[in-house]
Amino acid sequence: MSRTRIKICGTTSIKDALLARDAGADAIGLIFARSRRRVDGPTARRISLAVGPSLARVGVFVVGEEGGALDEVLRTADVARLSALQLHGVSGAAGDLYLQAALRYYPVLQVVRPGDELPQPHEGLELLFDAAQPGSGMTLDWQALRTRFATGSWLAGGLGPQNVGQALRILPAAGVDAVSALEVSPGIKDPDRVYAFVRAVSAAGPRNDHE
Ligand SMILES: O=C(O)c1ccccc1N[C@@H]1O[C@H](COP(=O)(O)O)[C@@H](O)[C@H]1O
Repeated sequence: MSRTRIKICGTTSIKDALLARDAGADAIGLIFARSRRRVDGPTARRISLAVGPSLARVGVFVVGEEGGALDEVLRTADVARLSALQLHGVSGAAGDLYLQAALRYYPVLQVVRPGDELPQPHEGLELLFDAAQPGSGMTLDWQALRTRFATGSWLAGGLGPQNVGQALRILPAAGVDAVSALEVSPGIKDPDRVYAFVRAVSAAGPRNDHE
């Protein structure tokens, strides 16, 4: 039995990073892609250094967008003192080469949208199932995902305190990731919702990896 990991994404300030850590999250997401929650490298670095060693810092990038070329991603990751990369838009043979190169430097959460082909397994790679428009609060069809939800995968897409328990009863996610349901406005967290989200994940209990 394992505890479900929690990532609070779209963190833009030290205050919200400490909030996520103190509420009991395992990771924060720092978005470098085009977004209302975007942070720059120096800001992300200040956040990473402020939270201490026990909270993971996941950098969110969209491959194929400005700033998504591998050399730029690695430069940003170094400046921002990231512990892992979250990669959107990795697909096809070129995507697999990109992924293998990225995995030489950082563990990767590869984003899979409904309808995407499942990537080959690689050491250091975990999958994150998300909606077609990341950060939009759209939920996935959890029942429809059951047959392709690989063990060890993460779940995102419109998760919040009100529905994460139900999602975890349907899908044995290794981790859950949320943004828009935890905010007062884009990039600004609502402490009550962050704490309620962590409580709801804990209340769902540990998952059985052998189901
Ligand atoms: O949140 C964004 O603005 C964003 C922009 C570009 C790529 C990813 C983004 N966020 C990701 O969206 C999902 C969940 O979002 P939500 O809870 O449905 O609002 C999560 O993986 C974020 O990392």
